[in-house]
Amino acid sequence: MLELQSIRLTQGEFTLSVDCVIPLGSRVAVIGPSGAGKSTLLSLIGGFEAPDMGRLLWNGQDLTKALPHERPISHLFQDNNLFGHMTAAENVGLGIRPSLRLTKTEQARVSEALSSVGLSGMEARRPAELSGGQQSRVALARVLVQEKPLILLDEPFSALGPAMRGEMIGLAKEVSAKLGATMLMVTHDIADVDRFADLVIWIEDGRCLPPRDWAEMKADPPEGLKAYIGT
Ligand SMILES: Nc1ncnc2c1ncn2[C@@H]1O[C@H](COP(=O)(O)OP(=O)(O)OP(=O)(O)O)[C@@H](O)[C@H]1O
Repeated sequence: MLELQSIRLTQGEFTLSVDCVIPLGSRVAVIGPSGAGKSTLLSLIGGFEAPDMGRLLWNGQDLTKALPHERPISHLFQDNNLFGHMTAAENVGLGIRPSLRLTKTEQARVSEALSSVGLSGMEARRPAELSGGQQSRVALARVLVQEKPLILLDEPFSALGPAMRGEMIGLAKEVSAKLGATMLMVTHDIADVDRFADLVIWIEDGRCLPPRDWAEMKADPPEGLKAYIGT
């Protein structure tokens, strides 16, 4: 499990406060108004921001001071972080070995990952030769080969149309199930939450409520959530 113990992080006028436990293997949507602190929360878990106080534990191991690359974490952002001069297969291969000197078995893992996201036959294409949805698939295939137990998604599919978003969230769920990974996804879209989440973290003005079952939260929403979803 991921434990965020009495964490405070101040940036200028803004303070993020978190005290919560995220169970292993759960899919957690992180929602809240613009500027509430959702991306800051993911940056903190990823190790790109350090808390002023508190501890971050993964299965009991203290990661508070670990560097981003030392954490058992994969990331997926809206811009997909693909390298334009590399093929789809190379972009995925980077997730296994940054030198790209892959063994035959590792090359097979790359092909298998691309095939499992529906990109068989597109291994040699560069990002500019792929649609937005296909680029998201490449990024998801890279998350798959990284085989990390914790995956952070920050509005990963927000540039896509509703049908494609639904499809990509289905694929992200498949990836989490294959890896048995815990996934946290920031989104502004309640339809995404319905499709994706077991649990939901509501953040408002930097205050992060502990994760709650989504059906329960919808039945008894915090005041700010009522206003947010317009009920
Ligand atoms: N480096 C920084 N220095 C000072 N304040 C910052 C810094 N980065 C972010 N902030 C502030 O922290 C708050 C939280 O920002 P954050 O990006 O986490 O919000 P968010 O909930 O992800 O918003 P959005 O939904 O608009 O992406 C905002 O008020 C923002 O202005």
